Amino acid sequence: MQTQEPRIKKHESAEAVLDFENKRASTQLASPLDSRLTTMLESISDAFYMLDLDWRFIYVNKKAEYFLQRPRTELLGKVIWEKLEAVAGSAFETEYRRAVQENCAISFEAYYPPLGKWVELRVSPSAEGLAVYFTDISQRRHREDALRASEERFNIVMKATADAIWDWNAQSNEIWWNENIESLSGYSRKEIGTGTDWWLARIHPEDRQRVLHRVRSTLEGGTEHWMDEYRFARRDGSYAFILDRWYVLRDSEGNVLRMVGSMTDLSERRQAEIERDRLLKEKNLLLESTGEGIWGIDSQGLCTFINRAGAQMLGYEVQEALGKNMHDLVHYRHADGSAYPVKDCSIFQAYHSGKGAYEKDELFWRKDGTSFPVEFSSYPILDAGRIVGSMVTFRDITERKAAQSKIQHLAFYDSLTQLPNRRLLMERLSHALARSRRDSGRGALLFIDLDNYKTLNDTFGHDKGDLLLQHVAGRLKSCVRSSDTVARLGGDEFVIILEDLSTELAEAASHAKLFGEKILAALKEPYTLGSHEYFGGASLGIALFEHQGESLHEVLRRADLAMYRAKAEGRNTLRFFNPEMQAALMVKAALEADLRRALQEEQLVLHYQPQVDSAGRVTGAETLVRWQHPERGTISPAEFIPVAEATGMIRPLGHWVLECACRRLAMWARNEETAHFTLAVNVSASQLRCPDFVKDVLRTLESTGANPHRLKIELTESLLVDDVEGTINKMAALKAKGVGFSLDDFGTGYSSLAYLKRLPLDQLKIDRSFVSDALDDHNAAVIVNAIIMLGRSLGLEVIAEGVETEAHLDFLAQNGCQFYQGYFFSRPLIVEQFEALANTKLKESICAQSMECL
Ligand SMILES: Nc1nc2c(ncn2[C@@H]2O[C@@H]3COP(=O)(O)O[C@H]4[C@@H](O)[C@H](n5cnc6c(=O)[nH]c(N)nc65)O[C@@H]4COP(=O)(O)O[C@H]3[C@H]2O)c(=O)[nH]1
Repeated sequence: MQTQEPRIKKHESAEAVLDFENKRASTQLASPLDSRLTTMLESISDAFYMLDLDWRFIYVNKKAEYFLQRPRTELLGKVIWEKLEAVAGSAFETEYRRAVQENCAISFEAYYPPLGKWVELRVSPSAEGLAVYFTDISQRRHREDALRASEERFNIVMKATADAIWDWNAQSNEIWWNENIESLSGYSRKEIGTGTDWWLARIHPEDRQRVLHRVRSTLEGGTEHWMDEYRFARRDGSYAFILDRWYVLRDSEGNVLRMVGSMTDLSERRQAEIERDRLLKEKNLLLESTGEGIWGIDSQGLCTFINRAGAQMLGYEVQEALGKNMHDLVHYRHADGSAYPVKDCSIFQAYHSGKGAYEKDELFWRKDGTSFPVEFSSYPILDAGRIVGSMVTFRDITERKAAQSKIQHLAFYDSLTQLPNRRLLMERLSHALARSRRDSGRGALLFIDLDNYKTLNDTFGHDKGDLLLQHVAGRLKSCVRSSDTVARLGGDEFVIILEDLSTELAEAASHAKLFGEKILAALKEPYTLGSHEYFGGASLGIALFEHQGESLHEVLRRADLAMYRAKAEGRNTLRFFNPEMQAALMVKAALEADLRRALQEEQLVLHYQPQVDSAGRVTGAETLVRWQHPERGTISPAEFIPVAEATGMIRPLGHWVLECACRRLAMWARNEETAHFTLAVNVSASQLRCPDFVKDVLRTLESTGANPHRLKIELTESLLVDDVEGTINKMAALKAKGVGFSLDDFGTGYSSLAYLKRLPLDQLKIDRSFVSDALDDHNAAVIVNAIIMLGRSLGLEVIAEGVETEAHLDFLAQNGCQFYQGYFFSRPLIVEQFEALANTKLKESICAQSMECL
């Protein structure tokens, strides 16, 4: 760097300056005496001039002419300040004047602008004036500036770099370190010293030999540059990852003078690399270990990665898929074969909208052209906020779909016959009704119930029963069009929906009838059930769609009603629903509503029908409920009990009856004349099925104080069909407390003797149909006799109901029957009448004569 400021050195001794004082050279320069001096001054490499005391040039040598860029002729005799403007007023003038004032030689360096050079001046005052020597020192100054600049640069680099710089001197075998080695290693430079051992000892043992080998081969091999990475121990015991780059300096003969290097701490970068490698490994592990397919696409839709599972599912090798347009490869077609344009593809949309997309059921196409259902999600891939592609994860849902359709099948189809079940039937019926209303086309609902199915089940077992249902399902399906629905409602009930029979009612009815007859004929054909040949039949009810806004439940109920009519009117026949049935239906519905009110408003009363023994004594009564309807008068239980059973009202009703009976027993117990009376209470199947039945009976007995031994529960045989074990358990629990049981309507059901033996019964009750027929029908007489014998052999009482005449009584008595009930003795009575009758009548009354003959 150049400076305009002179650098001044004072020469107290004048040896370095020619002694002009002594020689008075200035005055004599022009004289020939000093020609030798002049010659010398002319030949020296320094520029020289002399000034007199008035600052006029008195001598100028050749070199000075060049420097001052003036011929001496122009200068001699002229005042320096006037001739050399660059000198006047400058540092030169200042120093010249000072030298003269202080009378001492001064040496200084100054920049001389006209020449653009640095000069070193030595000025020496004398009595005659001032001698001035000056030399061009520009080159030296430049070298010095360059060196200074280089040093500054070096210092700056040293400061700027985080690297630890080292310089090994081959001669002294010493290392110089810059200060960064302290932060890199954690050691102070004092601790580090200048030896090479410290550095070598810090290199990780696993890296040390390799590094040494490299260093040696660099030194010996003549290469100048080398680099290596190694682990370098820090003071705290951890290792820094170092990149060491070194440079070898040699002399002209190739001998190593020194080696300079820089150690860059790569720890953070290496740590980041290690972390990145770890993440990469984890990512790969994740991609490869998952069962899901995963692929990524770039902004062109080209595959940038795909995991093995994904490629496998699609039937490709990973390499095959990479770089391919994934939509074109696997997502190009819909299930129906039509093209799937990429613009509709949600993966493509996810890329464009930047939002994730999810499809729960689409198709991907394999390499071999087959397809499979998939569920997939697509997410945009962002790079610095910019969408650069999207990632797709997908899974094959073939199995899930199969399971779903299986569940659906189970939910909507009957597992035994594979026919639609009630739920699907209702759905189809609702659609059929809507269609029929819309198109004015008439359809029909056929309700089919197999005849004697329970008998078959009881006789041949449930497996044969199931087989029959499967045969029936097959026959029904073979009779209908594919557009018609055949469903199994449950048990032995089947339903068929016939659509589009005709727009005309009469024609639709005629078609339905023909169709119904065809069904009945098909079902009448013999069945082969294992080794048995079975002849069955069915009752069939038909309800036409009336277009009067009827609900599906109503249509179903109508067909059901018609089927019951068919069953009642001879079985193996068909009946259409008609308005009378409708009226009956409405009466039933009204009854249902009324019965609810009857329970609340205490319109029910209990009647008592006496039961007598063979001696004509009243032993007790059967309680029979009556409904005193405010408008319709007394309604028979035969009419409202089925309604109560169908609607669940039988439970509160049954409880009411039981409580009345128990209260009556408790009252009778207080009177000697009535204390021995028993009361038989009818209990229906749905009452007994109630889990709280036993608890309810016991609680009622306890709350009323009735003697359990005086209570007799009448069950019907049909009750046993459903749940024999459950019934037996409940009976046993009550029996243990003393409650008695009578089996009602015996002979009409299908009880097997095996069950009968296991039931904790006290009494069999001969159904009144046998009693009334016994006198005219030999079979009925045989049955009555058999029941009495059976009862005896099982140790049970036998009571006959429906004893209407003396002849009945005679017949029963002759066959050994012990107890009776019937109009012959008394109709069911209100309690006061019963009590009056029980106390008086049977001792001397109408049956007295009859009794005589017993
Ligand atoms: N033809 C004829 N009939 C006779 C004769 N003696 C009695 N009866 C009638 O036969 C039925 C006998 O009752 P059931 O078989 O238990 O049949 C009963 C019973 O199953 C049911 N029932 C009556 N009360 C109740 C009750 O409180 N609870 C339950 N669950 N059912 C009841 O209603 C059915 C009908 O009861 P009811 O109409 O009272 O009809 C009674 C009775 O009035 C006779 O000599 N000739």
